[in-house]
Amino acid sequence: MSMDVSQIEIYKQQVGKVAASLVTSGMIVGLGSGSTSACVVRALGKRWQEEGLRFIGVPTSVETAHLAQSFGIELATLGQCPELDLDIDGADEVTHQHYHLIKGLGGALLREKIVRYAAKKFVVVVDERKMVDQLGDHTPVPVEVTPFGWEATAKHLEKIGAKISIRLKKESKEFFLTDGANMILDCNFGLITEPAQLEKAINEIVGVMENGLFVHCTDEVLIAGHDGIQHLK
Ligand SMILES: O=C[C@H](O)[C@H](O)[C@H](O)COP(=O)(O)O
Repeated sequence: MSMDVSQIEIYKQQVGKVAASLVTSGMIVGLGSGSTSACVVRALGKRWQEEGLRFIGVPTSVETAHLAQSFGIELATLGQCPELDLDIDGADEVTHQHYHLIKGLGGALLREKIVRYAAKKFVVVVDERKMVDQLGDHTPVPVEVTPFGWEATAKHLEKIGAKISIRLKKESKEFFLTDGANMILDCNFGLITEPAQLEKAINEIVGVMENGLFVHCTDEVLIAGHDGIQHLK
């Protein structure tokens, strides 16, 4: 679905504002990564500064931590706050049924998944371009692998059907490295019919730290689009 860049930006800001309204004082909140999550953090920052909203944020990336800190939002680690009330994060694809996700085009998937599974409730924020019938529609599955022996890990991934593209930094030909200093192999499996099985099969491969399939773990989806905001539960 092609869309004007400025329109997409407006959608992200709209959905960010609605997601930020779900946070109440005293909550412990997972702060996702990526451009849509950044809109949530900015909207939360505004509420922090203008309304005196007070909560504790658990960031899923260094970038998100810096953005939250720029508004003065209080942050904690999972060690300090192991159980979260709510986690709000973006996604690259969301299925209409069951709200299965592909995440990780920004490279934050491992920390995002750890934070998600520490939270009682998971709300996903997207614009309408991200909604699909089946995962794999237009996004590969990002797989975070340890750099040692990544070539062997890649061969195992190919054996289960992946067509691999090694993630490189945009500005150079160097390997992209995650906040945890791991590599990302973007794995195209075509349309994914059994996401739960694939998530498990990928994670059984030695050298794989985590993959970007989030299956049966989304509670609510906020979708910004031409009809306004849809809140699916
Ligand atoms: O690693 C990145 C995250 O999973 C993001 O939440 C995801 O890529 C969506 O990012 P954006 O909101 O920028 O499209």
